[in-house]
Amino acid sequence: MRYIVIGAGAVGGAIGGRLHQSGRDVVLVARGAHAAALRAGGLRLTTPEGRVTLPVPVAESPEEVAPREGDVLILSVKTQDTQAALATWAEAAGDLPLFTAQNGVANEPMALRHFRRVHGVCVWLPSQFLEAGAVVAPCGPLTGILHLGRYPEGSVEGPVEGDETLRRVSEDLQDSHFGAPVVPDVMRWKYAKLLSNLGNALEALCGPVEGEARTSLFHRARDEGVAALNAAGIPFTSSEEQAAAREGRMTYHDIPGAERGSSTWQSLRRGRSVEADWLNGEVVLLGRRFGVPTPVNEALQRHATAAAHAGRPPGSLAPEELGV
Ligand SMILES: NC(=O)C1=CN([C@@H]2O[C@H](COP(=O)(O)OP(=O)(O)OC[C@H]3O[C@@H](n4cnc5c(N)ncnc54)[C@H](OP(=O)(O)O)[C@@H]3O)[C@@H](O)[C@H]2O)C=CC1
Ligand SMILES: CC(C)(CO)C(=O)C(=O)O
Repeated sequence: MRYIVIGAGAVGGAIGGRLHQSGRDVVLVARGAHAAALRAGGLRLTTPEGRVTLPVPVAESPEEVAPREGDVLILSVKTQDTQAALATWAEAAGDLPLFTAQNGVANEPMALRHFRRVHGVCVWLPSQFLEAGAVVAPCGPLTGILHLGRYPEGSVEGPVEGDETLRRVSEDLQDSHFGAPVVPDVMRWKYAKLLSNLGNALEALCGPVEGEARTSLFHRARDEGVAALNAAGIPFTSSEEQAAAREGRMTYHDIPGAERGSSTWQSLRRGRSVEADWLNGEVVLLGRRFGVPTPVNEALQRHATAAAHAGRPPGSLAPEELGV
C-alpha cells in the first residue's frame, strides 16, 4: 500500500512523516516553496521525541506520482483548496480510495462527487506548519487520534468492520504513533469536532481563547453551533465521549522555539486564505436553513475572511471590534 498525501502541511506532513518513519511507502504532494524545501532537504519533523529529517519522496502533480492499484490517497489540504485538489487528482486516481484528513464536514460530500470510495477522518492532531519544509507535531505519546469511517455511512459495500481498506489504514496508522479507531459514524465525530473548531477564527483574530471576553464569545459561537445542529437533527458525539477517546493518550508538549496556534491562526501567520467559510460558515449555513440565529459565527466568518484578504497578521482585532 502506498500513501499519497495531498497537501503535506501540518496535518499531511505529520501523518505522512509518521507513516514514513514506520516504514510505509509514502509520497508527499506539496507545492511552491514547501515542495522545493522538501525536495532539497527532506521533511523536518519535530515531535516530543525530538527533530528528525525524513527523506520522504515528494511530488507536485499526479503525473509525477503516477497513481496505481493499491495506492491510498489522503487529502489534507484546507477545505477552501479541496475542490481544486479533487479536480486535479480524480482522473489519475481512478477508483482508488480517498481519506479526508480535514476539519469541517464539507469535504466528504465534495469528494464523493469525484471519488466512489470516500473515507472520512476526524482529525485530533494539533500540528504546525509555519516554515517551508518543517512540521511540528507536539503531542504524545500519541501524535494524534484519527477516527476513520466510510462516507456515506452505512453505504452499499457492507458493514464497516468488513472494509479491508479501512482495516489496513487503521493498522498502519496505529503502528505510526496514531490512535485510529474505525467507527460506523465518523460524521458524528466530525460534527462534534466542528463545534470545537468554531474557536479557530476567534483565536486567529483576537488571540488565545482565555479571559472573560474571548471565552464568552467562544461559548456563544459553540452554543449557536449546538442549536443549529439540533435544529437540523444532526447528531454529534458528546464532550464526554470525545474526552474518553483521548484520555491521557495525547498530551501537548511545549516544543522549544515552536509557536502555538490553531490551523486558522497559522493561515493568517503565513499570509494564506482561511477556512472560516467552512467552519463558522457551516453553522451559518445550517442556521439560515433551519431558522437559528448565528450572529457570532457570522461575525467570525466575516472578520477572519477579511483579515486574510487584507493580509493582516493573527491577533489584529480586539474582541469588542467583532461587534457582537
Ligand atoms: N493544523 C492543525 O493543527 C490541524 C488541522 N486540521 C485540519 O486539517 C486540514 C489541513 O490543515 P493544515 O494541515 O493545518 O493545513 P496546512 O495549510 O498546514 O497544509 C495544507 C497544505 O496543502 C497545500 N495545498 C493546497 N492545495 C494543494 C494542492 N492542490 N496540491 C498540493 N498542495 C496543496 C497548501 O499549500 P499552500 O501553503 O501553498 O496553501 C499547504 O501546504 C484542515 O481542514 C484543518 O482544519 C485538523 C486538525 C488539526
Ligand atoms: C483544535 C485543533 C488545534 C486541534 O487539533 C484544530 O483542529 C485546528 O487547529 O484546526
